[in-house]
Amino acid sequence: MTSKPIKSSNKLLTFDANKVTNIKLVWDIEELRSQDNHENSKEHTIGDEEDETGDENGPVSFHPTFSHQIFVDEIVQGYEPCKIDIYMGAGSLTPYIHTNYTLQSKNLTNVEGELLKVFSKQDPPISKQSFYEYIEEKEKLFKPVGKKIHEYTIIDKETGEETEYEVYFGRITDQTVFRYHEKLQIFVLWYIDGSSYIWTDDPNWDIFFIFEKRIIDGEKRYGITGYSTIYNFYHHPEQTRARISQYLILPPYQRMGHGKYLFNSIYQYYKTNDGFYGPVYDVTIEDPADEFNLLRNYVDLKNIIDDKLFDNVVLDLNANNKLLFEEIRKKLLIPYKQSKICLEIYLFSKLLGTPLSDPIYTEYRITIKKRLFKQNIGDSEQIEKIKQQVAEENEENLLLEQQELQELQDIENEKNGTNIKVQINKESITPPEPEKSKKEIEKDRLEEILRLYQELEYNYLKTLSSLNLTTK
Ligand SMILES: CC(=O)SCCNC(=O)CCNC(=O)[C@H](O)C(C)(C)COP(=O)(O)OP(=O)(O)OC[C@H]1O[C@@H](n2cnc3c(N)ncnc32)[C@H](O)[C@@H]1OP(=O)(O)O
Repeated sequence: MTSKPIKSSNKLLTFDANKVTNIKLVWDIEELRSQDNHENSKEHTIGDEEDETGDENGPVSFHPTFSHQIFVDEIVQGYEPCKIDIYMGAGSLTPYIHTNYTLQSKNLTNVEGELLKVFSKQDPPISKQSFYEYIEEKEKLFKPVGKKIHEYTIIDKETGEETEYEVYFGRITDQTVFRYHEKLQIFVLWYIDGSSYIWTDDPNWDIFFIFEKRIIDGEKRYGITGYSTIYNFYHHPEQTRARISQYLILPPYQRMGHGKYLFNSIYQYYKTNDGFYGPVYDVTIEDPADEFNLLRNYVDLKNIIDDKLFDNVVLDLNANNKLLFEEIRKKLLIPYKQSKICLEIYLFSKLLGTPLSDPIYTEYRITIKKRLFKQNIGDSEQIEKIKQQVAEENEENLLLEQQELQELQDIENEKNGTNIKVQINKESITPPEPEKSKKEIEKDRLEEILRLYQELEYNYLKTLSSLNLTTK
């Protein structure tokens, strides 16, 4: 597919790497043939517009969200047309890079070269000819890695069509899991901001995979839908703390419930199986993205409600719920802090429609704002302190510089009988920001807390709406 450049200068163009990259998951050779026929027929159409829809019988195609770990500033530089199609076997993940950007040149991005750096070294991309020749066989032979732990069916709301999925668990020490993960992990660069490849020499990694199951020519085939990597930490005395590190549902499968199924499969697995250091104490998350928090809140609150664990809770966030949170952790592996968030959301459902002046609602807002203040303003105080320090250092450096220059000038003055005073150009160094008054700082802080609180209520409402808890 060609693409429109986002900026042009001296004929050399810059393209948005996310927009020009098309990732295509191929289930069988027929999809490729269908796509090629479609492309050929387009070439014969006179004056045709760019076909945005593509061929519905061709492989499913989607764009990355992030490319900065592959292309500097998410930009590809070169000339029209810019083609970057990354084909992968839907199950085997056998890759083939289809691009016309392969040159080593100062001005042009060597797309192929940059992509090769992040693809698996053990199973690197193959040529177009090999891909067309072998992909059918590779997909036919591919079997999910690890051990099957769960299966479920999703029904398309519009068509009523049922699709089956299977969840697999594997340890990184299993060589088939290790090798499969090595091919798969390129997706975290494309979809999880700031992610990096995991250190797979470490035996503490577990991986959960979801595969879609299809029957093609009377035989089962599998395609990757999503996956999660989990690190096993030690927890005193002989327990494991399982921490979700990377969590990804591929774009064509998002918002269909797979994130929920994967999460519950992880919980279920660790409830009934030991981790690396013994029974699992709880499941925590490493640096969760906002969307992931929404998924987590949804899953955790649903599980708590389904187990009726909030049935007798009092409408007060300051009540002592230690025993309840301990029970939730033991039954559902949800850590204390997360149970508190779930309680906030649950209590919010009881306060919907309550006037702002209601004392219970007022107390609720104050308690949460205090929490937000502690979590966020503490940090900004640190920033203010650091800023102050830098300003003081700048001031000190300025004085030192002035002294040194004056000493030199004094020698000159003595020689020439002059009396010149050194004047430092203060603008050459960054002047410290004018100090804010106490009142202004207070105002900024309150505004920030208000913004955070509004965002929180908005997100809580989204979760309650997904759980059908917006009507009392
Ligand atoms: C630890 C980490 O790795 S953080 C990084 C997490 N990964 C990413 O951000 C990569 C890209 N995104 C994804 O992989 C997925 O979209 C995920 C993991 C965030 C969510 O998975 P999905 O399969 O899309 O979620 P699923 O369909 O199961 O959603 C269940 C509920 O969670 C909530 N939810 C999930 N995603 C979202 C979202 N983007 N916005 C709002 N609510 C959401 C909703 O309540 C949803 O119910 P609803 O669809 O009935 O309203």
